[in-house]
Amino acid sequence: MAHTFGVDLRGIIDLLSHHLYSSPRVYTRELLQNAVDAITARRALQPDAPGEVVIEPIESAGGTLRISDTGVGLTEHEVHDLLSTLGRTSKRDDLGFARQGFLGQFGVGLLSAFLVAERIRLTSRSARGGPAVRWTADAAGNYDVEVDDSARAGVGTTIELVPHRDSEHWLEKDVVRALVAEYGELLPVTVRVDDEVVTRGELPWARDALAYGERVLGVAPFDAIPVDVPAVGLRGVAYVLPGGVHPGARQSHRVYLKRMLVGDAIEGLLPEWAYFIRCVVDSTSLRPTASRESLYQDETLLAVRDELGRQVRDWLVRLDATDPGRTRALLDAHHLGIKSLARVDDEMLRLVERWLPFETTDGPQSLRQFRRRHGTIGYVPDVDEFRQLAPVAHAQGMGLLDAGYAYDVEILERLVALDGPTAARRVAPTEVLAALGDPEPELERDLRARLDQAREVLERHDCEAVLRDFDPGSLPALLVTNVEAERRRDAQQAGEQADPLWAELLGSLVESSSDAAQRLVLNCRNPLVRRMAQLTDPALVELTTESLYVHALLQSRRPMRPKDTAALNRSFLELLDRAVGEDA
Ligand SMILES: Nc1ncnc2c1ncn2[C@@H]1O[C@H](COP(=O)(O)OP(=O)(O)OP(=O)(O)O)[C@@H](O)[C@H]1O
Repeated sequence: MAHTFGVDLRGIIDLLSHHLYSSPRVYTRELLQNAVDAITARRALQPDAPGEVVIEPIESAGGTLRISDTGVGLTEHEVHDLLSTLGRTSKRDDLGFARQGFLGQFGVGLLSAFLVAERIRLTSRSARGGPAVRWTADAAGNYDVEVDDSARAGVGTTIELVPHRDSEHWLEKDVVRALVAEYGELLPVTVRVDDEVVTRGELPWARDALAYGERVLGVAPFDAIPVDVPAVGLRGVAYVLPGGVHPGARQSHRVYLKRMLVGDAIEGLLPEWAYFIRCVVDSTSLRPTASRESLYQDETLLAVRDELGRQVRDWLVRLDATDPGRTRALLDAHHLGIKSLARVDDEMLRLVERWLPFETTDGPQSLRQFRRRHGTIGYVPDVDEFRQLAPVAHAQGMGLLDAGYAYDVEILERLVALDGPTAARRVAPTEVLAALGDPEPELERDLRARLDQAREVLERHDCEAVLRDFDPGSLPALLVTNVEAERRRDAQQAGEQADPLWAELLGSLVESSSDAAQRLVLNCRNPLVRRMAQLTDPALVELTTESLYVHALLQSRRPMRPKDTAALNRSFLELLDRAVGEDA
């Protein structure tokens, strides 16, 4: 024998209030939505019918809230069928698809009134004829239907909420007015709270998009880009934020569906790179989730995201063509998002190439300027390494560009893919070192002898000393990571696990040069280094070597490990001690 499910209404209300809706405040939205939908339905039957919603909040303790509409109303049969069956709705067609033009679709919204009310009373007269009806329901799931033609005269519906004792504040005027304005300000029917009209009739961004943007963002936007996606009836504005937004900040857009607010922190409407854009849009056919507090993530939303991204990008290209000053200002504020886009979008790449300043040995330069000057962009993919090498490279007349920030290398690689291998190339520190001159043989011999005495210090810091002669002479030493040694170490590790033939091959590579992790390149042009060649006291040689190492390490801006800090303290204090001792 077939049975029908029973429903425990209290359980469902608990589910709605704790798991579906984020706050009881949504009851205003759901009731407004039903009233607007009822007016839409009535206008389909009677195009000239009046369309107005009036909300009368609680006036004093023990009072009720009433919301009345001039909508299509309900017959007695509809009251039984639609109001008293969970999930039943008049807003879907026979195949179960949401009907165009209606806000509601799930058949649960009215229950949200139980988030704040212990009893709901509804009186209605249908535009289709028949007597007026009265329906009363409580949160326990009991309801009553009464045909009473004197209950109301005009076509439409009034819903009255009798609040829970602890929910009265949700029904009071100040709260109700604020909520109705927030959700329903843009609705296409007149909505009043008592005598005050809350709706505006026009889209507020249509008249002065920048002023509206400043109001909703709390800061004057850099620009307002009109956006339009006809396939989903979407119109609105994409605001370019003026700066100071973190790329990791959550995107949050203000979204209206059929002019009812879904939320002002809606995510996923734009591609991630557009983190500096905030949209305010209204759409007729994007889908809300059941809570109506976010958008349903589907193919349509993905397509809208791509399209909005495209419209923002086109605006960027136009800006680039018409207003270089503002393009530069924009890049200043949002270079990360634009750089991220430039990796995959050639026009953005050209924009970055033309306008974005990079750190270079010639000062801040755009890729294009730097390329014009040096032919090929020689770049170092690490900020610290760049800062170490830059003064040396500059003194030798060698151009270097700092490509150590997010997306830099990918952008340069993309440039090579488009313009050929001469566009840019990575420069290894050894290449800069190879360009440096050899020291005078006599000086080299003397210094080698001194450095032999300091072998222990160098080993302690996993360091190999290299002697060169270069500008600027004021720089005594340079510390560079021994990239080849790192590679060899990897090869050695691989060799330990590889088959014998392969291990032998790798082994021959490993043996070929020093394995120290770092190179301390001493500048034989520097007076201090030159004087070091003459030292006779081995302890002073050690102290000088360690001090030069620590100084070079500080210059390289690499993080100090505990043993580095210990070396810094030791060398500084010993030098001080010697200096004071000499004077005393
Ligand atoms: N003010 C009203 N005037 C006329 N009919 C109404 C009114 N309020 C509710 N109804 C009827 O009750 C039905 C159920 O309403 P309910 O709010 O629970 O769901 P819904 O609006 O259909 O969908 P959703 O859950 O998405 O809001 C509606 O489909 C509508 O037919």
